[in-house]
Amino acid sequence: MKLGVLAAEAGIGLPGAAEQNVTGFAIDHRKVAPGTVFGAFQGSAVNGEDFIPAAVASGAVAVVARPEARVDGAVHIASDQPRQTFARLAAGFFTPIPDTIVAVTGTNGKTSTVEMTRQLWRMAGHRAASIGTLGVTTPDESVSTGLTTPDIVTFLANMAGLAREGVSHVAYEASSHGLSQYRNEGLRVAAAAFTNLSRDHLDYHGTMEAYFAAKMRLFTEVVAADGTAVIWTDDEWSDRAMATARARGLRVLGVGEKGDGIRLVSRVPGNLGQTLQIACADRTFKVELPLIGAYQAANVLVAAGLVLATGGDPARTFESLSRLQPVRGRLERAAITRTGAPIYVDYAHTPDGLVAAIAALRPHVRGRLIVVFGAGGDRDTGKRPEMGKVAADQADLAIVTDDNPRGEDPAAIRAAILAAAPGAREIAGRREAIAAAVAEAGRDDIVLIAGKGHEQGQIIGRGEAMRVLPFDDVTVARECAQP
Ligand SMILES: CC(=O)N[C@H]1[C@@H](OP(=O)(O)OP(=O)(O)OC[C@H]2O[C@@H](n3ccc(=O)[nH]c3=O)[C@H](O)[C@@H]2O)O[C@H](CO)[C@@H](O)[C@@H]1O[C@H](C)C(=O)N[C@@H](C)C(=O)N[C@H](CCC(=O)O)C(=O)O
Ligand SMILES: Nc1ncnc2c1ncn2[C@@H]1O[C@H](COP(=O)(O)OP(=O)(O)OP(=O)(O)O)[C@@H](O)[C@H]1O
Ligand SMILES: N[C@H](CCC[C@H](N)C(=O)O)C(=O)O
Ligand SMILES: [Mg+2]
Repeated sequence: MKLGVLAAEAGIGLPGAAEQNVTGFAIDHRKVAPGTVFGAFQGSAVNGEDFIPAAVASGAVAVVARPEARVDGAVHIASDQPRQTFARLAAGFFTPIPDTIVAVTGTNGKTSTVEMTRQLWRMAGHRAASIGTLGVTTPDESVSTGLTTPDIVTFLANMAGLAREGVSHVAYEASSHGLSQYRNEGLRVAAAAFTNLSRDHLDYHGTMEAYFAAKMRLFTEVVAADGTAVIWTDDEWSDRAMATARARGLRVLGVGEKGDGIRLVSRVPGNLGQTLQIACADRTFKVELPLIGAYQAANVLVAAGLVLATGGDPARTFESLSRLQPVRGRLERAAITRTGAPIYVDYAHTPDGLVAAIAALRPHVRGRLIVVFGAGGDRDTGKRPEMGKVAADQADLAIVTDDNPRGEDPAAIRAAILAAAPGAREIAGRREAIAAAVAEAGRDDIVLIAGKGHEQGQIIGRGEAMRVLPFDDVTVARECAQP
C-alpha cells in the first residue's frame, strides 16, 4: 500500500507524492522492518523520538512525530498529536475490520461488560469477540495480551485478524491509559459505554478531573458522531458523562435505576443469583440472572444496552441474560472450605471495587465476611488507605497481604493500607494469608480474596529485574481449602 494513498484516506497532508510502499506499522523501533511507518512518541519512561535514527536505519519509510522532532532519511509526518495521527494512518492499513465495534470505559466493570456483551451477541447468533484485560476472546479461543488496552498496532492488527476469521461484532475495553495514549483509534465505533468513575490511577492522571477527562475522550472523539452513548445512570459522575455525550450530539441510552433506556425497576438477591425487573421501551421484563451482586447486574444491563444500541432485539436480549456465564475472577466461587465456607475470588483492586464486592457477598453471609486483599505496587498510592478503610469498616475480619508489589517494598504497601485499617491482620505472603483466612472460616462464614481475580502471577520487581511468579488465587484457594 502506498504511503500517499494511506495518508489521503486518513485526510493527512504529506509533502510530495509519497510513493513509498508501506509494509507495516510500529511504535517500537525494535519492531521496524523495511517499509515500516514508525510512530515516535514521547512516553512516560522514554522519548520515542530518540529512536528515530535507529528506526530509519532499520528501514522505516516514514516517521510520525512532533514537528520539532528531527527526521533524516524518511518522510517526516509532523503532527502535534502524533499518536492520534499515527492511529488514523494505521487504521487504513489494517483491513478489513469487523462491522460492529463497541467500546466500554469506566473505573470498574469494563472487562465484565465487554465479556457480557460478547456473550449476548453470541447468543443472538453473531460471531463475536471481546478485547480487554482477559485478552482477546474469540468464538474459538482466548489469548492473553498482557495489557487491558493493547498498543495501537496490536489493537488494529487484532481487529483485522478477527474480521478475517469472520468475527462481525467486537466489544473492547477502553482504559483511561489507552484513551489518553490513543491506543484504540481510527475505527468506526458504533456505541460506547460508561460504567462508573471512582478513585484509581491518580499516579498517572493526577486528579479525578483529569482522569474523567481522559475517559470522556471516548465520547467526544472516539465513538462515531452518529453513534450511541450507553451510560450507567446511578454513579456520581453519570450526569456529567451524559452531558458530555449530549454535547457531542450522540444518542444517549441511560441504563440503571434512573435509566430512560433500560430501567432497573427492582433487584432481589437470591441464593446463587438474583431476580431483576427491567423496563424497556414500554415493556417490562423479569430476568433470573445467574450471577450475584448489584455490580454484576449493573454490568450486565450496560452490556444489554450496547447490544440494543447496535440493533439487538430487547425481548431476545433480556431473555438471554438468564443464560450468561460468569466472568473469570469476578465473584468466582473458587472452593468451599472443609467447614463449608464458600471462598470467592474477585478482581476488586480499588476502594469502590472492594465496596462493590463486599456488598455483593453481604446478603449471603450468616457469620463473618473474611476479606484477604492488598494493593499493587507502582500504582496509585492514595487508594491504599482508602481500601484499608473500606475493609476495616465493612469486613468482619480483614487480612492485608501482597498484590503485585512490582518495584516497591511490599511491607511499605501493606503499612499504607494498615494505617487506615485498625484491627486488620497483616500476613505478607499471599498464600499464607489465604491459608489463614481458610483456617479462620467457620460454616457460616464467607471468604473473599480480592485484587487479583484471573491473574496468573505475582509481579515482583521492575524493569530488567521484573519477575512474574506463578500465582492463581483460585488454585491457591482450592489447595488451602482441601489440602
Ligand atoms: C504508563 C503507561 O501506560 N505506559 C505504556 C505506554 O508507554 P509510553 O507510551 O509511556 O511509552 P514508553 O515506554 O515511555 O516509551 C515511549 C515510546 O518509545 C518506544 N520505544 C521504547 C523503548 C525502545 O527501546 N524503543 C522504542 O521505540 C515505545 O514503544 C513508546 O512508543 O505504552 C507502552 C506501549 O503501548 C505500554 O507498554 C506502556 O504500558 C506500561 C507497561 C504499563 O504498565 N501500563 C499500565 C499502567 C496500563 O496501561 N494499564 C492499563 C489498565 C488500566 C486499567 O484498566 O485499570 C491498560 O490499558 O492496560
Ligand atoms: N459496575 C461496577 N461497580 C462497582 N464495582 C465494580 C463494577 N464492576 C466491577 N466492579 C469491581 O471491579 C472489579 C473488576 O471488574 P472488571 O474487571 O470488570 O473491571 P475493569 O474496569 O475491567 O477493571 P480494570 O481497570 O482492572 O481493567 C470487580 O471484580 C468488582 O470488584
Ligand atoms: N488494570 C489494573 C489492574 C490492577 C490489578 C491489581 N492486581 C494490581 O496489580 O494493582 C492496573 O494495572 O492498575
Ligand atoms: Mg479490565
